Amino acid sequence: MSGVLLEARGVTRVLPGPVPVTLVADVDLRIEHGEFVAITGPSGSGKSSLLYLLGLLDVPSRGAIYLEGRDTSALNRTELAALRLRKLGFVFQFHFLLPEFSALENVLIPMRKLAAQPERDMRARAARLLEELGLGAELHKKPEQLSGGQRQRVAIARALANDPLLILADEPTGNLDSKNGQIVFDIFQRLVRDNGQTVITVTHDPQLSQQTQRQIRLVDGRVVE
Ligand SMILES: Nc1ncnc2c1ncn2[C@@H]1O[C@H](COP(=O)(O)OP(=O)(O)OP(=O)(O)O)[C@@H](O)[C@H]1O
Repeated sequence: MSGVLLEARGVTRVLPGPVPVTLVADVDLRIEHGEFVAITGPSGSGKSSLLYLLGLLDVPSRGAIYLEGRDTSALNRTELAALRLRKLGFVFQFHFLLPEFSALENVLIPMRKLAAQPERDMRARAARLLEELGLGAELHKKPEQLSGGQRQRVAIARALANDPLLILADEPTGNLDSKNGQIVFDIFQRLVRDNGQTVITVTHDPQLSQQTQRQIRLVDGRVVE
């Protein structure tokens, strides 16, 4: 598939208050289907804020985000949540796995929320996703029994649970050593190349960002290149 998947038009996010704080200012950008894009920039430049806006986790103060050509500013919170569940997958710096559940059960959570297929099929898909990420022997282990790199791969499998069009990652390698960080980026490369999925990742690691197809650089909440 080609064409524009996600578009930001004049997106600005201001935190209101006695002294308003501008997190993101006048951002225009287009992400095509099948792109692997890095958002880079110095600490505090608004990378995470922009990712949250693009991922429909936050709402612009001005401007709009279009997903598959549809203006998302018309949607209410419930509609946005439903859209995220079906179309988007998130990976954060911290894995946010539920500690009392196994790897398999963690991956099942978003599938059960969507409830689009029978339980047996969901379990088979969850197991396959984990196996594809090299976690075939870890299906029934709890997060505390896994290494940091394994936990992050479970978090990626969970992000892929509902076969999202777009994966948004916020410093996904921030808690990993360079070897495991590279493994995460290799997985993203594979999702783009083999599945035609689209990945947007925040990273401040130039070694990793240069492996993407395009870098969007932010300074003070503005795109500078
Ligand atoms: N809720 C908030 N209240 C006040 N300031 C905030 C809030 N959220 C973010 N900021 C500020 O807005 C700016 C942008 O934050 P953001 O986390 O998006 O930057 P970043 O580029 O992701 O930074 P880092 O690389 O350090 O994670 C920073 O200066 C941050 O301190």
